[in-house]
Amino acid sequence: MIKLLLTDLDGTLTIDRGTYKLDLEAINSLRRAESSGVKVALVSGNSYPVLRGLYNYLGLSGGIVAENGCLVFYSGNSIITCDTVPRRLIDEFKAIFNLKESWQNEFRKADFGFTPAEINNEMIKWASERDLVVQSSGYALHLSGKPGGKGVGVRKLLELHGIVREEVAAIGDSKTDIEMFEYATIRGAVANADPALLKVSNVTLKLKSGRGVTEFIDMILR
Ligand SMILES: O=C(O)COP(=O)(O)O
Ligand SMILES: [Mg+2]
Repeated sequence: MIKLLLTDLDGTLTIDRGTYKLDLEAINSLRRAESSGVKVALVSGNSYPVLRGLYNYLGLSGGIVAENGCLVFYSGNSIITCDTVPRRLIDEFKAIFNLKESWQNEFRKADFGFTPAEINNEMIKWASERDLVVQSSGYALHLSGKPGGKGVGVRKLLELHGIVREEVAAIGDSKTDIEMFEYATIRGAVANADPALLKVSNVTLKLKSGRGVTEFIDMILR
């Protein structure tokens, strides 16, 4: 029986990929899941303050995995799950690859965002030579300390809940959600998701982004 729904934010709870506008029907569906006893957790590359505000006002109770897996919040406690990145390496990464820092970086502890979001082998090589991890969600580049990635945060969140992957469902839209899917038994990629995520989903959704969330929750609550 599903006790926890893990949902990504950008491109999943929004009306489409590439817009910040939330799909209000999807928000209602999250509320329906919570009132049916399925706790909802936000799992996103966004910073903790952004996600905590949304979490509180949406009335969710399943916890938060912020900073692309590097910060976990659940029942009053927050845990950093990745090594941090020294400011001099953040500046070096930005300068060498001619990137713009996310405005959220001042609120981040271990994972830092940059645009444009395109990732290349030079970046991956540069990061690994410095014991760092770089990933792209398609919306932003994420530079973090080891281990990095949504998987480490989701694993910690399930531990805090005391549940196993058979009790977990997950929905997302990007490559960075692949690691989240490893900890869920029902895995829905929204119809407009990155092909790499569609490949590892086990539920085919017909609808895109937020409409796909409603389709997924209707299925889980049936
Ligand atoms: O912050 C990002 O890179 C995208 O955020 P997401 O993980 O909610 O899609
Ligand atoms: Mg996303």
